[in-house]
Amino acid sequence: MTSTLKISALTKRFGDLAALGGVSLTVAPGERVALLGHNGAGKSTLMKIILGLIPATGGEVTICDAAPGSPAARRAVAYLPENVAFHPALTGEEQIRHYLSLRGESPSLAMGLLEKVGLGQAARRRIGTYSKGMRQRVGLAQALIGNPRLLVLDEPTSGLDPVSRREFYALLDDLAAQGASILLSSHALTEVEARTDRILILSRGRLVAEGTLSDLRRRADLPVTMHVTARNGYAPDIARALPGAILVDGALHLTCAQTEKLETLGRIAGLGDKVADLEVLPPSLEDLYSHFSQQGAQ
Ligand SMILES: Nc1ncnc2c1ncn2[C@@H]1O[C@H](COP(=O)(O)OP(=O)(O)OP(=O)(O)O)[C@@H](O)[C@H]1O
Repeated sequence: MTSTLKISALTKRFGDLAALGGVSLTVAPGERVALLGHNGAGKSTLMKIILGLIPATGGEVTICDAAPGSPAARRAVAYLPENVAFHPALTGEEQIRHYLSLRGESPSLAMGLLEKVGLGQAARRRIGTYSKGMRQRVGLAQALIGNPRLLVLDEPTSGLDPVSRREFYALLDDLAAQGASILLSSHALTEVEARTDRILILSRGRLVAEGTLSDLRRRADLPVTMHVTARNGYAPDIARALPGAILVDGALHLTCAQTEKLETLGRIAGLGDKVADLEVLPPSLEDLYSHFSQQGAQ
């Protein structure tokens, strides 16, 4: 399968500052990729280069085999900024008709696009009356003009409530299922953990980790946490059997290395009826993110 986006040894300097230092990555058709990084890590710089808004200092970027900013790349890529701004006096339909005309497409496609993002009912209301989630959907409808192969989304769900976030990701899932590639930046790690296929972590302009959540877990080799709830009166027995466990809110908490996980589970299983419940908590994306970002900062 050919990649929608290919980046190799990309560098960008602003004077003395190396905003990107040798970034290489690919995004396949239908893949949903999250780009994570602290403020100033280089996420926006990377997106601007992909969009052809600023030139790279070195390295190579292609979107569907075309150079960023070329007519072919501009047709293939769409962008949704964090805070979309539309004319409040226009209706959703009028706004999208306007963008379609600017792109040389038929304005009659507007309703279809708005229906695709769940705004069919509200299409004839003024955007000034829309919620933030609805405005973000107008932004997505605008980004979908011309069936882009790559969607670049800069913190697309920031400021949205949990239900709107879930609905927004469901829309992205549908687009990815139809073959669109999605590259999105986010600081909301929990939602990214569940809704993307691959994670990229940028730290000070360098890609310090890349892979699926399970790849990153394997590579980071962070300890696993277990919470063991004892049946009435058995907490001391369990504490004796699990050295290092500490009592927190009625449950015994312990951590062990990945390599000791199965042996520890065996010891807990051996306690039989003394155990009322067990929770095994693998490292979260937040744990992995701080692990890799710290490594990158060293
Ligand atoms: N036009 C510019 N001139 C000089 N320095 C810049 C310019 N644009 C970005 N930088 C610097 O490049 C680095 C990367 O910035 P960038 O905006 O890409 O980070 P980011 O990861 O998008 O951060 P945030 O999460 O805050 O948006 C920062 O140190 C920033 O100050």
